Amino acid sequence: PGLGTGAGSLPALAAAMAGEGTRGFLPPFKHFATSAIHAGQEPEQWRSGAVVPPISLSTTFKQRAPGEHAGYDYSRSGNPTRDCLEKAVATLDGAKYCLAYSSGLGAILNICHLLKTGDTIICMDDVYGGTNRYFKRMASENNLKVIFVDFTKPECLEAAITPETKLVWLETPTNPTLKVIDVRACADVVHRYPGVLLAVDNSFMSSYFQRPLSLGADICMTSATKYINGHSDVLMGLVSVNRDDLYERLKFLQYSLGAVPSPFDCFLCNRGLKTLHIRMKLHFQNGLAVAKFLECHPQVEKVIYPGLPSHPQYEVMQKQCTGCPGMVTFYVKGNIKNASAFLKHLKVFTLAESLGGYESLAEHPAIMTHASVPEEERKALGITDTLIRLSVGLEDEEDLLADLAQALEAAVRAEHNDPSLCFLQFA
Ligand SMILES: Cc1ncc(COP(=O)(O)O)c(C=O)c1O
Ligand SMILES: N[C@@H](CCSC[C@H](N)C(=O)O)C(=O)O
Repeated sequence: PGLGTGAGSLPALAAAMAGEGTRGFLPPFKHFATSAIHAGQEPEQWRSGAVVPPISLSTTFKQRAPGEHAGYDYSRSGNPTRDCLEKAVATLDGAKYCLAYSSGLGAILNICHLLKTGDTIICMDDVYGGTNRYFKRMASENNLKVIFVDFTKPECLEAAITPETKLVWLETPTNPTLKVIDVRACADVVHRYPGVLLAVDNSFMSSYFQRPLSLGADICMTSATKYINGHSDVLMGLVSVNRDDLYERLKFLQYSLGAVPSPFDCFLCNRGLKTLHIRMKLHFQNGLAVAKFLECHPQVEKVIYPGLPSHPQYEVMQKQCTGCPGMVTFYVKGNIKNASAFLKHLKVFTLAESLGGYESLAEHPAIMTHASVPEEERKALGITDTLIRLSVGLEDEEDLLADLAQALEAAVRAEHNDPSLCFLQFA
C-alpha cells in the first residue's frame, strides 16, 4: 500500500493518461488558458460533481481490506486536492508528471536527494540567496560538492563537468541580476554527458512564459510561492519531469522525506493558477513600462530587464520565452543612503522580500534576499549597495510610475543630506 499504488502513483497516472482510469481525464487542451482552468479539474472525478476541486483535509483514507483502497491511503503519499494541482501544473509545464512540495527550497532538497555522497553539482553563479545557501552550506556538509560557474557562456559549463558531475542547476532569469541563460545550449552540453541531469528553476518565468522541459531540461523546478500562486499567501514548490524513472524516484522521495504541501495550500495554489495567464500578461506590461521609465530617469545608473533591447541576453530571451515577468532590477545613483531613501519612501510598492504576487514589492538584495551570499561573491555578481529589485505587480501603471518618481526624488534629497532622512537602519 502507499507509494506505488496511490492515485498519484506511476501506474495510476499512466493508466489515467491512457484513458483507462475512471477519473474522467480530458485530453490536453490546445491553449494555455483552457488548460490552466480545466486540466486536472474534471468534475467527474468527484462523486458530487464539484466544479471547484474540494479541499480534502483527511490525512487518512478507509481501506476495504488491508492494502485495498480507492487510490489513497495516507495524505503524505497522495491527496485528492494535491493531485488536482499536480495534474494541472504538469499540463502547463508540458510535462508528464508534477510533484508538489511544502516550499521551493523543499523541492530543491528533494531533487538533491537524487544524488549521493561524492557527486558534484554545477550551479549557475547567480541564483536565489537561499539556493546558494542550501548548496554551499547544507548540500556541501552532506558530502555533495557544489561549484558555481557563469552559464551565460555554455563553454564555461562544459569546462567544469567532471565524471562526478550529476546535476547542473540554473535559474533563468537569475535572481537578482536577471541574467538570461540559454537553456537549449546548456541542455546540449549537459546531454553530451550521460547521467548528468539539467534542472531549471522556472520561478521567475512560470510555465506561461517559459517551458524548460521543451528546451531540453530534465527537471523543471518552480517556487510556486511566486507567480504560480500569485497572491503571496502560499509557500510551495513544484517539480515537473517527463522521464518515468525520474518521476518514480522523486515520488518515492516526496513520500519518504515528507515535505508535502497542505491540502488548503494546494487549493489556494490551484485557484491562483486559473488567472496565471491574465496576471502574467499584465506583469509583463507593467514591468516593461517600469523598466522603460527607469531607463530614462536621471537618478538611475542602469536598468536590467530582459524585455528591453539593452539587456545583454535580449536575443536569448526572445528565442526561449514568450514574454517577461514583472521583475526589474536597477542601480540607483549614489550609495546606500540613496538606495535606502528610495526604498523607504515608496508608497505603492511595499518594501518586502518575495515576488510574483499581484502587489508590487521592492527590496534590497544585498541586505535582504541575498544577505547569505558572502560579500565578496555579491560584489563579483554586481549585488551592490545600490542594487534594487522590483517585483512589479498589477496596480495601475500611472500610480506605479508616480510612486517610483517620488521615491527617486527622495533618493536625490538623500544625496544632499536631507535631515528628515534619519532612517539608516540598512546602513
Ligand atoms: C528563484 C527562486 N527559487 C527558489 C526559491 C525558494 O522558494 P521558497 O521560498 O518557496 O522556498 C526562491 C525564493 O524563495 C526563488 O526566488
Ligand atoms: N525568493 C524570495 C525569498 C526571499 S528571502 C527569504 C529569507 N530571508 C531567506 O533568506 O531565505 C525572494 O527572492 O524574494
